[in-house]
Amino acid sequence: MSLNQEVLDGRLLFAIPKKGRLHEKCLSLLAGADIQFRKHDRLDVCLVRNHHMALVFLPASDIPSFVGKGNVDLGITGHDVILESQMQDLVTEELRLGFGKCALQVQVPEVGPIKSVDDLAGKRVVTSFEVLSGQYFRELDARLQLSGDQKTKIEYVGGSVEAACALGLADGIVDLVESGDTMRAAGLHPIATVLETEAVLIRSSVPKHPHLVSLIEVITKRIAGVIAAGKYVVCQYNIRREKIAAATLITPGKRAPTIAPLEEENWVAISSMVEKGKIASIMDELVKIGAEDILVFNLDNCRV
Ligand SMILES: Nc1ncnc2c1ncn2[C@@H]1O[C@H](COP(=O)(O)OP(=O)(O)OP(=O)(O)O)[C@@H](O)[C@H]1O
Ligand SMILES: O=P(O)(O)OC[C@H]1O[C@H](OP(=O)(O)OP(=O)(O)O)[C@H](O)[C@@H]1O
Repeated sequence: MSLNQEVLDGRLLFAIPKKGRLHEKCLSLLAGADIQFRKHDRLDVCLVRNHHMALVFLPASDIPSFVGKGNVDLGITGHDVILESQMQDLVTEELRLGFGKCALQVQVPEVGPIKSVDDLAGKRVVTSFEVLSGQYFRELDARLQLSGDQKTKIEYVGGSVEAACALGLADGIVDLVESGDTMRAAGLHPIATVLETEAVLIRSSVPKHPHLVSLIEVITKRIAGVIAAGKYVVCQYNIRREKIAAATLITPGKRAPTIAPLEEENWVAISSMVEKGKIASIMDELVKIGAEDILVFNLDNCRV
């Protein structure tokens, strides 16, 4: 069947970054939420088999405006991209997704006369984020009372921003930094952070298709479940009954720990959800109060 408007009619449209840093993570998220599809190489739209839904693969930077204008109902993109495309009033950020984390930073050559943003003010800045950089340097120029030709000059480039200083195009740049490898390889260092960002699930603030609201909720809850499952582990251990109060303080769980008696008198088994990042120190604490047979399980999915 070829794709046309009739086939898509009435389906929930969900925009996914078609390439770049967010693409693979989004595919894992869709798999975790059991959203089944087969994408044809040449097509950026594909039908979802098990929901009345279609996926639309778009550049991350276009997704806020597609969602904001109601052409698609849901989308995943970076928080930075929403602000850069000035769509924050037209889209609602439903969920932070915990990946695509990085910072938009002002960077200058490590070796050189510019040591702070005040030194950079009034000079040439190259970036792919001209809106966010424009706002940032407008405020800086105003604070330093720079006017007319004295103001910072912002120039847009579509990529390879980090090369601009070495090429003599700029005195500083504004670009995304995650590990810092790209920045250091270009001989740059950060002097200010404009914005911290991560991937977010967004929907239109004014939904165009009211009949899809309940499906949007189902999909949002499923994705929230996959994200929560990635943040938590289940910790299970055996401990003497008189230590239950101390153990509950260490592993209080989401609502309360599950406590079951063991066949051995005065011993219980406790299981509890624990934040993944805290599990090592929690296990240390449990050992200190006499916990034994501590087991930790990853979660594939959950609803909390
Ligand atoms: N190094 C990074 N680490 C984490 N997240 C990042 C990184 N770079 C970009 N992102 C996030 O991913 C979004 C899309 O950036 P990316 O550069 O992957 O997209 P793109 O421009 O569509 O792809 P490409 O650069 O391949 O053309 C960014 O707006 C940001 O939210
Ligand atoms: O701090 P790091 O971990 O080095 O990441 C930062 C780099 O990642 C992004 O580019 P990406 O590699 O996605 O390619 P692009 O320049 O083509 O967008 C961003 O534009 C930086 O160049």
